[in-house]
Amino acid sequence: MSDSALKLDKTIFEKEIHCVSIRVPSKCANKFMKNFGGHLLDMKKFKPIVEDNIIKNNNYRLLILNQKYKKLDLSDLPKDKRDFIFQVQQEEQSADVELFKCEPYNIKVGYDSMPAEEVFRKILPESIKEVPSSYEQVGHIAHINLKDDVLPYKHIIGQVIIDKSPSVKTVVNKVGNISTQFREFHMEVLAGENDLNVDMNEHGFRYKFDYSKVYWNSRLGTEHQRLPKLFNKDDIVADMFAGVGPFAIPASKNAKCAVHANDLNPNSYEYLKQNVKLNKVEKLVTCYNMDGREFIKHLVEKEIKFTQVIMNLPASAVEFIDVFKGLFTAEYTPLPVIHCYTFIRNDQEESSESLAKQSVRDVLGVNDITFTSVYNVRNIAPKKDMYCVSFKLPVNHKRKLELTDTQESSDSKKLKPQ
Ligand SMILES: C[S@@+](CC[C@H](N)C(=O)[O-])C[C@H]1O[C@@H](n2cnc3c(N)ncnc32)[C@H](O)[C@@H]1O
Repeated sequence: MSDSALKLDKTIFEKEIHCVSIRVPSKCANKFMKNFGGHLLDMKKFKPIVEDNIIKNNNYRLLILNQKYKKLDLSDLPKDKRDFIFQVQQEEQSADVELFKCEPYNIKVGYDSMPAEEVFRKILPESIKEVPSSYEQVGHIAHINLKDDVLPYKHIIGQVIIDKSPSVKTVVNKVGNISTQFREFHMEVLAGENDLNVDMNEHGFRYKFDYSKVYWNSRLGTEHQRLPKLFNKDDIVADMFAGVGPFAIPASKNAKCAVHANDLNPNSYEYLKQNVKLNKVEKLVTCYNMDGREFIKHLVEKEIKFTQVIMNLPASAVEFIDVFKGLFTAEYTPLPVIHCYTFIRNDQEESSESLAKQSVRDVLGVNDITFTSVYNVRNIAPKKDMYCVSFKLPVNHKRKLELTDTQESSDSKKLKPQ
């Protein structure tokens, strides 16, 4: 049956859970709560100690035992817990016959009190072993990657996610692989509002963008915070693949340093400029819409110095390191620290860290590189991790001084690429 023909019948989730309750004096409720850990009702949205609605008396509370206990004579409850009830009963010395009475307590559960995963298990055929269990949230959008076998149920899955998460207004599914030049997703709206304009907050910074037109990955939130913390106000940062600004904006705002932020995607560039304004860092961040290599050459040609370079295009950033070969003149000190993100697929004996370093050496064609850190950012897939390799360019990559005229005077020395 196709998904659009399927309707979510919420009545199929209704059921009654039969529990056992004990009437205890209100003043002893905390004592029981402390002593009965693990033996009280354990269900989301339901409390184990409630007001007594059977005999409406504020001096009573109903203690609801864990749903695994079913016997009204408490014979399935561990002996030490039964002894504890008896002990409190003795201490209270109450003549009230209602107190310490056990009674059935039935809890009605349904769609609203069930977690999404449980709902999926109930509505998806048993042949589907892996039900959807997680999604990435970007502003009001939940982004899910559905496997082929659940695709016939994609709209219902979307609807359940919206019902279960108040902050989600739209659910999208990734269509195809992320292999576009600008790393944006092709997506299909499964449920909710057909609105992909995000207005969100990450670590106190505000970002606006159209999720279908630019790259954004909420799983990089920690990294967007970690890297800018390495910079200080004397730094000048060149962000080669800046996206909509999640490194550039925190760097300028926190370290108060100047940032040159670039992205080739015209949409990213537009949103980058908007976000720079939105976060009030126009004075520190300059935006560019160029190819990453051209951007670096442009900064050098315009004698715009930079001390830190961010290269977050993990699938191919390492290849872009070639732009630094022979680019700098002898006067360019200190040479910048490069932070290059890369994916390392590791099914070899060699460590991922050394594979990451080697990939940088291979592109630069030299061995004497000073690596300041090789940081494991996150796991992407089995045997595949994302790393941030930070290194200083070796001195022999400085351009050689060349005399442009016959004068030997140091004043007349001009710098030319090798
Ligand atoms: C993985 S995203 C990272 C964006 C941002 N730094 C972040 O963390 O969200 C890579 C970015 O590089 C941009 N890009 C792709 N190829 C590029 C190139 N040749 N030159 C400059 N930017 C490029 C894409 O448009 C995309 O925004």
